[in-house]
Amino acid sequence: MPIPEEARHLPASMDDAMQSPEAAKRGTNCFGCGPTNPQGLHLKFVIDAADLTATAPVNLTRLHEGPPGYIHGGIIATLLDEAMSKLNRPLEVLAVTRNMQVDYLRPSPLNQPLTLIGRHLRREGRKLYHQAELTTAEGTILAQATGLFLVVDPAVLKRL
Ligand SMILES: CCCCCCCCCC(=O)SCCNC(=O)CCNC(=O)[C@H](O)C(C)(C)COP(=O)(O)OP(=O)(O)OC[C@H]1O[C@@H](n2cnc3c(N)ncnc32)[C@H](O)[C@@H]1OP(=O)(O)O
Repeated sequence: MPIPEEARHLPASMDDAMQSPEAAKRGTNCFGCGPTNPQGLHLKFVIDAADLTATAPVNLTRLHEGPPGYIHGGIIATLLDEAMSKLNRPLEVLAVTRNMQVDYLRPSPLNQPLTLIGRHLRREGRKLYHQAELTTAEGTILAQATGLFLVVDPAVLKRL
């Protein structure tokens, strides 16, 4: 399966490196956004390259339950991490999470349409500072994170 746009974490300049069948197979297996991962979250992001945001609808079920009726906190962290990682592509970099801090403001309900958004804040050399939020459909913030992502040499992909 070719890698769909919503499952790409790499800058467009690296698309050629993902052409082989093996690379495409691995590129569709991400737990957050990979369409072929049977246990994945199958998030589908829309990237705004002008505003440097990545937005996805979220509606999870009891498979991802923590407190009864609510999303598990580790899954919430995954959602926020994934939203920030999606900024690689509009920023034209290969970067990975080095550090993130999560604030769980309110319980995040299962079986309700929620919105996940990642935003780029600033760049200092290799350091990318991002932010992400999980909100209700009405815009109430349920959880938020700030993240430090570090730009890595594209050669690391060969070692993965
Ligand atoms: C392959 C792409 C696909 C992307 C998929 C995305 C999936 C979703 C996103 C993820 O979850 S990625 C997976 C989780 N992340 C990792 O597994 C990363 C594991 N960590 C590493 O591989 C290395 O730590 C890393 C490549 C990130 C950095 O190692 P380096 O040796 O290149 O950097 P170094 O430790 O020297 O730090 C670089 C700079 O950052 C600074 N720094 C590091 N940690 C910091 C911190 N916590 N706060 C502030 N600054 C920090 C550090 O001081 C230094 O500053 P200076 O350059 O100014 O000296």
